[in-house]
Amino acid sequence: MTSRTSRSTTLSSVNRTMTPSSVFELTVTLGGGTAGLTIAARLTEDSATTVCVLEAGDANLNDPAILTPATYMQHFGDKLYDWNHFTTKQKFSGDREMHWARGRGLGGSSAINFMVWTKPPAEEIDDIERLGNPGWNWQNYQKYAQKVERLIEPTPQQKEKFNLPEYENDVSRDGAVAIGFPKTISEADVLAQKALENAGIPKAPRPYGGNPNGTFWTMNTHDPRTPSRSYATTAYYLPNKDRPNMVVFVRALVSRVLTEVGADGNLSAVGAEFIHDEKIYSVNAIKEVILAAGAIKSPQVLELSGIGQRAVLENAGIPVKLDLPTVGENLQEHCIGGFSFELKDGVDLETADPLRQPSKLAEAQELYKRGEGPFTIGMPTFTFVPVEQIAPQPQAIYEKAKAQVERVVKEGAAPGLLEQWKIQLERLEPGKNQAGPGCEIIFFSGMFGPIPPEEGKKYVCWSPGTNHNFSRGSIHVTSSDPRKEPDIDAHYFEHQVDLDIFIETSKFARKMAQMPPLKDLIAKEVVPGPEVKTDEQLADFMTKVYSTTWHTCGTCSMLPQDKGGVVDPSLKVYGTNNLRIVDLSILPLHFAGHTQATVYTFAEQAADIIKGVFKP
Ligand SMILES: Cc1cc2nc3c(=O)[nH]c(=O)nc-3n(C[C@H](O)[C@H](O)[C@H](O)COP(=O)(O)OP(=O)(O)OC[C@H]3O[C@@H](n4cnc5c(N)ncnc54)[C@H](O)[C@@H]3O)c2cc1C
Repeated sequence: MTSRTSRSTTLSSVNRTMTPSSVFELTVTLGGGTAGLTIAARLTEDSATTVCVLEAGDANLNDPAILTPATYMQHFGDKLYDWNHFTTKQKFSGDREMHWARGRGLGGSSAINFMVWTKPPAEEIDDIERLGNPGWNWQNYQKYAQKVERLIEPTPQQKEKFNLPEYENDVSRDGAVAIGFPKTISEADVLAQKALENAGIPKAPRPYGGNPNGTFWTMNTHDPRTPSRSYATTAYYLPNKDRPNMVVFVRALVSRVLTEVGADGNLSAVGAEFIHDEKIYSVNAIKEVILAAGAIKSPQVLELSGIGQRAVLENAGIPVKLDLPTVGENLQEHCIGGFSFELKDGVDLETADPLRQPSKLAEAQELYKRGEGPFTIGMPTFTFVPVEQIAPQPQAIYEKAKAQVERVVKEGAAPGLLEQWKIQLERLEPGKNQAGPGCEIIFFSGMFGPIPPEEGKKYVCWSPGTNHNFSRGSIHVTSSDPRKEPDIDAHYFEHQVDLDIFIETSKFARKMAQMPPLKDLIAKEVVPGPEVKTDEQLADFMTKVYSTTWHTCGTCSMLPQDKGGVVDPSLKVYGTNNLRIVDLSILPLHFAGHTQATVYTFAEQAADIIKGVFKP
């Protein structure tokens, strides 16, 4: 390790103190987040492999702001926890610049996420293999999920009261991340699930076994007995922190991967450069470098390293080492909105509203010390349905999507996009068995949205979400300065059909408030309110208030190179010998589901690939 500005500096890692003369024989993992810590923990199981993790944020160990469940959105804008990204002006959403939170610090986004545990439909993971990635299929997904999931059994009282299902064969008890049903499931969620049933939504047959189509009691990433968050730091770092072959540096902002041209003409990664306390350091990698900075920052670090689209690099004043035009492209998003309803006075349902009312917060904190109260209410009611289940004219939506794809392809779509869109059209086509459950309805017992709840009132919220959007965005650097944010352009609703599907999902979510038995407890809709009536008004409302679901993927897609790929199925960046990417950026086509389970699972599979023990 060398410090360019001060050779006498001693740099303390979280678990070791290293001097500038320390020598590593190692693999370097750039980013100590969800995937980064998973990889580091698995690779260092072999004592002959030394791994150095470089994380830009702080360690934030034993931090109640992270460990306490139900701290939804409280980290947003705080640089200790959140990168606080903003998109560029979104042309099809009234030029909104949208806030994109991302975990900064050990554990990455798993430290600040909403702890929802869902797994995608089996066919949608198999689609990744269909796109040209042997071994990336549902069978392996479930195999590696076994190493991730550690189910904490619900209590017999919980099972009886809520008729909680058994997931005997689909969820493991032996993995690293504690998952379980929330300690407190509000009676509001019980009523919401009945309302969904009354609206004709089936129970999902195997929500954790490849068929989440329908509604189901959803687990969260926490130990409900304590109750406290389980995330990459507690699951993968802390149990292994004393391994002499794992070194973790925090406040280490990676500025670039160091490369040399190998004898075969490919680039070889030989280390990484990072900034710590305003000083520039570099660390050598003898085996390989693994980029795990997440879907926003991994393409940025690649471009800062001279790997990316020539024009982008030249505009930013970065010398081109490898012209790889697809870096930062194929960005895909999930969108979410929210309808909030005030409950009638005197309705005695537990909601999370006190957490947003300053006068009630101290009381909630006291209750939490006893393992009770609103901090222990989780998010257990999720529903995934295909468009045809909720839209009155699904065929018209399908035809419109098809026509749109044909038009864009004729005009010249990026290589490989047609293959992705064909799969998306299959998922959308009505009457087909494989109809993908791309529309999501989330129930939340509490006000969930921009306006604070009124003191003393209680609320529930129905949120629509879309998971199979056709629009594609990009992330690119505009400067060679690693401290400058890249341009994030999601191209939200560039494909009109994305908005059409969102509107239909919204109408369905809103209608849920009229379903018994929950309906009888609702006083009125407060967001957006009854004045928003027509489709046009609804579209106007949704484009003003919708949010990212923080599931951005695809910016370093795993695909054949001529189909838009940045990494191959062994996760190596094309044109390099030993630079891999392991994080959500590699997911080439989005699915119906939240993403953390997939990031952990993919990282487990990646670890076996890197160890050389993976069998497709
Ligand atoms: C607010 C929020 C709520 C969410 N809710 C849920 C949910 O309820 N359920 C669910 O399944 N998913 C949820 N997600 C998504 C899920 O958490 C992420 O998809 C997943 O954690 C991403 O893992 P990753 O390894 O790709 O990136 P991350 O976990 O974000 O890790 C990237 C790491 O790299 C570090 N880094 C970045 N740049 C650099 C650099 N230049 N140098 C050094 N380090 C760097 C970051 O600080 C971070 O620690 C949520 C995400 C957010 C942000």
